[in-house]
Amino acid sequence: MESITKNFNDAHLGDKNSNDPTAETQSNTSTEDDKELPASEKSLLQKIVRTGLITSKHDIEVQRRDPKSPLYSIKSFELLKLHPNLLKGVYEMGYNAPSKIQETALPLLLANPPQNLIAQSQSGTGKTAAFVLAMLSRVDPDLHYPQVVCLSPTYELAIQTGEVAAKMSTYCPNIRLRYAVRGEDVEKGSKIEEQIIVGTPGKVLDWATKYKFFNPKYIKVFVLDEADIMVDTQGHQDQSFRIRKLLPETCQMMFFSATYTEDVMRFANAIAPMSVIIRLKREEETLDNIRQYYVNCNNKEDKYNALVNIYGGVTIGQAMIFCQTKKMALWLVNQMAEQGHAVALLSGELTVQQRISVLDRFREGKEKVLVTTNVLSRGIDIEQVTIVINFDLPVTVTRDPDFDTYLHRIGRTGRFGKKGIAINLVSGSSDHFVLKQIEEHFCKPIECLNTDNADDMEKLGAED
Ligand SMILES: Nc1ncnc2c1ncn2[C@@H]1O[C@H](COP(=O)(O)OP(=O)(O)OP(=O)(O)O)[C@@H](O)[C@H]1O
Repeated sequence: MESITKNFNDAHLGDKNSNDPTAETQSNTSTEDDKELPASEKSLLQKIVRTGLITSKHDIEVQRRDPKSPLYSIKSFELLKLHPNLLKGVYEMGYNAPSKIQETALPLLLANPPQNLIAQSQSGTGKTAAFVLAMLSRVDPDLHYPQVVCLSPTYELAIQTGEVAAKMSTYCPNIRLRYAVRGEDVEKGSKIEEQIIVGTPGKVLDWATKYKFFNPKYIKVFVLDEADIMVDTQGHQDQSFRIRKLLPETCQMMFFSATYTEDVMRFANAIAPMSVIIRLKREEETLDNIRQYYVNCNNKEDKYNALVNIYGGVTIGQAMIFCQTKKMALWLVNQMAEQGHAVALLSGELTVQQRISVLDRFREGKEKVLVTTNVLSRGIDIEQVTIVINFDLPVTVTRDPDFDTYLHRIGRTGRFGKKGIAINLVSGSSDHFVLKQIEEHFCKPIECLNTDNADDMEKLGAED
């Protein structure tokens, strides 16, 4: 596994070391931005954002003791009966105690005989570690063929999951992982020897059926991350279902997501029979540590102005801005770039290498703002994202609110108990109607924010 992760890291290092002119622009730009705001307002915003968004270790410990918090746990990792080498890896990652989903799911997933699990837990509450620890625990490192398949909806998420698995298995050197994603190849006629495959559905299906690089009959654990989108007709249902059909009846199914609709739940139950189900109540789905606001705007230019006001305040942490279409994302990035703001754009038409490079630069803080589309709405874990902005509200093709996408998008901030802010830019009556429905659906108020008003902006930094 190490070698594969290293390959990716090496590729990234190439970017870091390159003489990239955009890196230059970025460091200059903060000065440019600083110039745009009057000094008094700038310092106020800086103070606000600084005070308001810092989450101390103490806050997280307090959340851990609150039975209503998703971080609540009564057990230690020791009590979860993990292999000592995995435990060592977990502690080295700085995890002191499990979250609620980890302490609930892991005993179920590790019990014998293996049972299927369909699990829901809020975004950023440690689902990845839960299923990765289960995957690693089930592998027999002495057998040199794939025993676990983990499917992710996007390239970025598959890589991120693989990197978590690599870190957790630092002290299990015989466990190895193979990425089945675009750009990865296996020599024709050969067989995969790694025990774990993490990939996207199309590639995994090809490797199992067309190229026969591994025998699906030996797979004993099948994980669907972001399971709802993977079994949703709009998503990857066909491929996931075809892979499922190749696996033995006894294969253990692990489905994880922050959202499930009733239809998806029924379908998941059908393909993972007799599953144990962990579900949230609707009002538990949104996180209290993410404060939600909306800004009234007249049109996209007005939205842009609101954004620039907010952008001036983001001095600590980073922002992700979601647009509904690539066209809008491109317009926005051009607009910001023209005015000297350093922003990155990640949308579906970039090559995978470009996508990973953009994401790496953002992770490293080389750009403070990332404009993107729904391609990054799920799973991406970047601790320092303190603000999510919906430049466009997430809607379906029929312009109904897309509740699940809303939840996943705002969940890019407020990771693992940290504070986060979600701001919705709304223009026109249909946007207001969508926002109202979102508010009612999750039973959580979304407050009005006037970005031209310094007092109002102070709300962003107010302590809870
Ligand atoms: N027990 C733990 N202690 C401390 N940090 C943890 C623990 N478990 C997970 N984390 C950290 O919390 C962050 C969020 O975890 P993760 O990405 O697994 O969330 P998730 O539930 O899969 O989110 P999403 O729904 O967005 O996919 C990560 O940075 C991870 O390293």
